[in-house]
Amino acid sequence: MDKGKKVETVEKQENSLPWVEKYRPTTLDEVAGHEGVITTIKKFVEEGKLPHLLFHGPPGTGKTTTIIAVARQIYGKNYRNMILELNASDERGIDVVRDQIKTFASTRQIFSSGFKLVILDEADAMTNAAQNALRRIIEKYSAHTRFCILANYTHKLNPALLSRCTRFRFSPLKEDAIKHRLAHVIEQESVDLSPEAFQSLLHLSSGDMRRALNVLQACYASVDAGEQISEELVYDCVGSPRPADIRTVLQAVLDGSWESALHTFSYIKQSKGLALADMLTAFAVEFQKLDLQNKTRIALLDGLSEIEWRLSSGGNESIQTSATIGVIKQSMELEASS
Ligand SMILES: Nc1ncnc2c1ncn2[C@@H]1O[C@H](COP(=O)(O)OP(=O)(O)OP(=O)(O)O)[C@@H](O)[C@H]1O
Repeated sequence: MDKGKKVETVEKQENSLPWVEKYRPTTLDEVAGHEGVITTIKKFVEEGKLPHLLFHGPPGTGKTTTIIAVARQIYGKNYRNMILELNASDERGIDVVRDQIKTFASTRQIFSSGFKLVILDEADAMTNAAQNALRRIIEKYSAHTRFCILANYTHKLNPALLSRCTRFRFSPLKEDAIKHRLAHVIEQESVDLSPEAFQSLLHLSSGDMRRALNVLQACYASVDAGEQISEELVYDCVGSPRPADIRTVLQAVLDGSWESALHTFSYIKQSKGLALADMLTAFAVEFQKLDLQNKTRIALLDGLSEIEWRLSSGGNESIQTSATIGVIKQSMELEASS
């Protein structure tokens, strides 16, 4: 293949990549946020003293990205040969995981005398017995292998396994960190996004960079060339109720009769295709902004949580919609009574 054609093919492949992959940082310096964590990990890498690692925290915060960046820094462009990525919750069981690690750890590398890296994703989904087996595997292969365990929740991990790793928490990313990275992607992809849409995207991502990038790409795909992405479109892509709609429903519940409140509530819910569970979360956010007495807040949150629980246990949507009106009206009566 001539050089021109090769470049063209690579460009085409890059263009068809999801943005989360296209813009996945390749170096530790590019990882947004987590400054303290990254500084410590850099030190380990520079000193050549990488311990077994445990990265934990919510999805889309950079756990996988960071360990792959570490591998790139240690092993260079052939890093793929030196790492083994496994899903620890592999349904075929710990024996399959053990066999893969055994084969990987026992094949010597011609070009490198250092350790190899095993990345175990979703370790928190493993059974206790599998975690115990993993603990023994880590011990057995420690001489030439380092393990990096990735998990969302540490409370599901066995203490004996935890104690063998140096732990790093990947917290939800701060809005500033996401803002910076998104601005870079927006510029690279020439996305036209209104300032309100940008602000809503930051807010709705809740610290999850994967979510932010996926929503941005979905919005970009759904507008015509030259059209600006609006705040409404961002809310639609996320499937979250828009603050204006939530305020309309609240106003109707607070001001109107039961019938008119139910009518407005049901109309907005159906016409915008909203789930009651998402509306409950949005109500709670709106109420947070109001100056209410503590007892009113407690009554509201108690009532909304109860409805949320009923919904998740299979409660009927329309009965729970009316119940929501009841909770809000009753709480406001409580507020007015003193
Ligand atoms: N801190 C970050 N800096 C820059 N990009 C990030 C960061 N965190 C996540 N991303 C982006 O989001 C994508 C997903 O991140 P990653 O796979 O590292 O998440 P994770 O924390 O391992 O999530 P999960 O727990 O779901 O496996 C990456 O490809 C990258 O584009």
